[in-house]
Amino acid sequence: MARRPLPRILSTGSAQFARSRDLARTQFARGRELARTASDSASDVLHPLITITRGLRRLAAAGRRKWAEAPKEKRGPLLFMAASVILVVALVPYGPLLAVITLMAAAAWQGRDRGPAEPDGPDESQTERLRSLYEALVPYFSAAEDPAPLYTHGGEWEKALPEYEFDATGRIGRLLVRYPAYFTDGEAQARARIEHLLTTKSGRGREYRCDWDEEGNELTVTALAPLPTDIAAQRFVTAPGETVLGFTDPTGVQRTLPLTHGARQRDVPPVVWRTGIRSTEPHLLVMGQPGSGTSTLLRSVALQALQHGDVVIVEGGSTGEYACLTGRDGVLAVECGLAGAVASVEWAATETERRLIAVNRARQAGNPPPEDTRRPLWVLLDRPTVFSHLAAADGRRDPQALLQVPLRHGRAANVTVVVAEQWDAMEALSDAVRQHTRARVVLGPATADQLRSALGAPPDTTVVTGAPAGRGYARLGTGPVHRLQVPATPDPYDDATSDAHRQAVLELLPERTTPLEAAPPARLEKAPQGEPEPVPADAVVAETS
Ligand SMILES: Nc1ncnc2c1ncn2[C@@H]1O[C@H](COP(=O)(O)OP(=O)(O)OP(=O)(O)O)[C@@H](O)[C@H]1O
Repeated sequence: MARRPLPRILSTGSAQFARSRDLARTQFARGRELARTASDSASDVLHPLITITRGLRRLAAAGRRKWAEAPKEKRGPLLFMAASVILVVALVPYGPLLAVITLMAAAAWQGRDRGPAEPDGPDESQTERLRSLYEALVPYFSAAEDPAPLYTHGGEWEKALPEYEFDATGRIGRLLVRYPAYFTDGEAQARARIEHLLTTKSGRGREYRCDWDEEGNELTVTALAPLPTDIAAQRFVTAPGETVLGFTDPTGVQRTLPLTHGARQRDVPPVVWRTGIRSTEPHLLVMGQPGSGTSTLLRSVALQALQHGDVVIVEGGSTGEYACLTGRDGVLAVECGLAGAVASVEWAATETERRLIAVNRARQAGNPPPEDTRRPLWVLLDRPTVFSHLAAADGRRDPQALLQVPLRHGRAANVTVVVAEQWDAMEALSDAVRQHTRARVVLGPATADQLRSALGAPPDTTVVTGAPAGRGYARLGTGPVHRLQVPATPDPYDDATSDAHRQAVLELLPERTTPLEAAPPARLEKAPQGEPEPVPADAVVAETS
């Protein structure tokens, strides 16, 4: 169909309108510029007047204060003395003129700006610190053949360290380091040496971010504020399908979450993990050494998952850290024994297949996915490799092998797998677990190699020793590595848990709907019994990661 031209009046009218709008915008900008210039000039001209007025106000206030403080019996003589002075001034030749000049001078003196003078440059101890840092860098940033070295012993540190900030404790907060172009800043080892030297000299016990600008031959070292460790478990303001793994630096993410902290509210930047059909990292692997907080993170994830979904928990550590969840609404099983663990994971695999088949049939019939495939199902496994060893010894099926189906097809079936494991058992994790858990968290102390192997990339911050429990790093797929602090979500049945934290967790637990005596696997009934039907080919294609 041919397009009809716009009516002439409309096309010309809109062009005129656009022109006049541009003109108005230009005039407005020019007007604003003029106003700014005028106000700058006016404040320059009026500055003495403003100072004198301020001084007169201060003098008047001081006079009023003196008058108010003076005892009543002294006020009469004071008034008499003031009147005599005025009379003498009035009678003396040029007296009034001299009095006005004196008053103005006093007002100008009183009205001057009294802000603390900014110190110009570093003080003595700061200079000493910067000079010693410079001296320490000389062997790394100098070469015998350099005709005009930037770094020489006793050289000009001001040129090499042009920008610096000190914090309230007198330690370096931020430092810009210039280095010669021949320094091998592309080599990880050379960089690591400089980073180690700078961070130890700037103060141990803090974390630093090192930004290398290879083009400009500059390195910026920034001391990072510690992440908040006092955030307790609570209902986070998130959308369905979003799970808060913990909290990070404001520079790392573009979002903040309003949190209740005691009686106060504060906004903190979170690391949010998205699960479900559109997720590119549908499953999570958490690594750490014993006591680093991996079970705490799984408990935090379970409490968030229970808001919209069902949860199956398999605990290899057999420490009973998830007992508080047993029998709660939405908790389908909490298993600590091998038989129960195998039964639960087997059920999860069958349920995944059932969902896939149902979704596929509905799609082929042109219908939306059935209601009973939409509720998210979470399979949380704390130290599953323990069961792998037991299963091998007992001649049973390895729960990790059964996990393959939920891991491979879980995204399309709304099934999410979370695995927590300790470093010494990393090799015992199955290939499927390693391949399909593209969201990663590392908690507690870890070597550079461990961090690289778990996260796929090193963090761009220095690693600090003695970090608090629940501190670590998170990486979602191929995204950046974030520093992470997991919210305190302790076991409420642990005697060592503080009352405030225990109460916070208890408030998040769903109602207990199943008596504790009921055998948990009896709740796993949704999946049909017997051999599952084969998974249709196009349901498998739905998995892209
Ligand atoms: N994010 C956190 N905030 C505050 N305390 C934490 C945090 N994470 C863990 N903790 C504390 O650290 C201790 C160990 O935590 P957790 O049991 O979760 O570690 P784990 O890695 O599972 O170790 P294990 O497997 O040996 O139990 C607990 O006392 C717990 O309260």
